[in-house]
Amino acid sequence: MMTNVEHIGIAVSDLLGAETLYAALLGAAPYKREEVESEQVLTSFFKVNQTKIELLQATGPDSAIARFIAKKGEGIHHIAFEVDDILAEMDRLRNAGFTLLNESPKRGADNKLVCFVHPKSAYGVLIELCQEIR
Ligand SMILES: CC[C@@H](C(=O)O)C(=O)SCCNC(=O)CCNC(=O)[C@H](O)C(C)(C)COP(=O)(O)OP(=O)(O)OC[C@H]1O[C@@H](n2cnc3c(N)ncnc32)[C@H](O)[C@@H]1OP(=O)(O)O
Ligand SMILES: [Co+2]
Repeated sequence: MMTNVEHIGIAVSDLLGAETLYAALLGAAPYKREEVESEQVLTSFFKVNQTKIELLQATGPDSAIARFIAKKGEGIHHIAFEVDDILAEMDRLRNAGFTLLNESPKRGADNKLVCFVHPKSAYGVLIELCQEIR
């Protein structure tokens, strides 16, 4: 079951500049900065009640964020839904005809297991499922 919008991922070229702007917008500092080497990204997280804003800057040219910015420019990159059982949700979505980008969950940022759904199977929106690692 999906329980809430866990975060909105925003692709940026200049993480420090984006952090300053989002801190001014939200009236709060980021609570965490984390590099995820497997995704070639540097992230910065803000809390807005139960939902987070995840700023993402590429750390390498093969990063999905670098490719996205090269094609579409900076902006909203994905919507992440919190799930209580990621394996069950992956099965449910596969059976419903969605194209999953991961065979099995992988380690994401902020202590989460994640899996992505291809934007071509979700009206042009990249969807992330994430489950807290307990
Ligand atoms: C920090 C860890 C984690 C977390 O814990 O929160 C993250 O959020 S990591 C975020 C970065 N990682 C990912 O995005 C992994 C999943 N993404 C992918 O596997 C790929 O990016 C992709 C979605 C499969 C696309 O890759 P690829 O096919 O190599 O790139 P193209 O540039 O050729 O794109 C093909 C096609 O898809 C469109 N596209 C790409 N990204 C997005 C997007 N985010 N939203 C909407 N559409 C997207 C792209 O424009 C191309 O469309 P066409 O040009 O019409 O063919
Ligand atoms: Co994300």
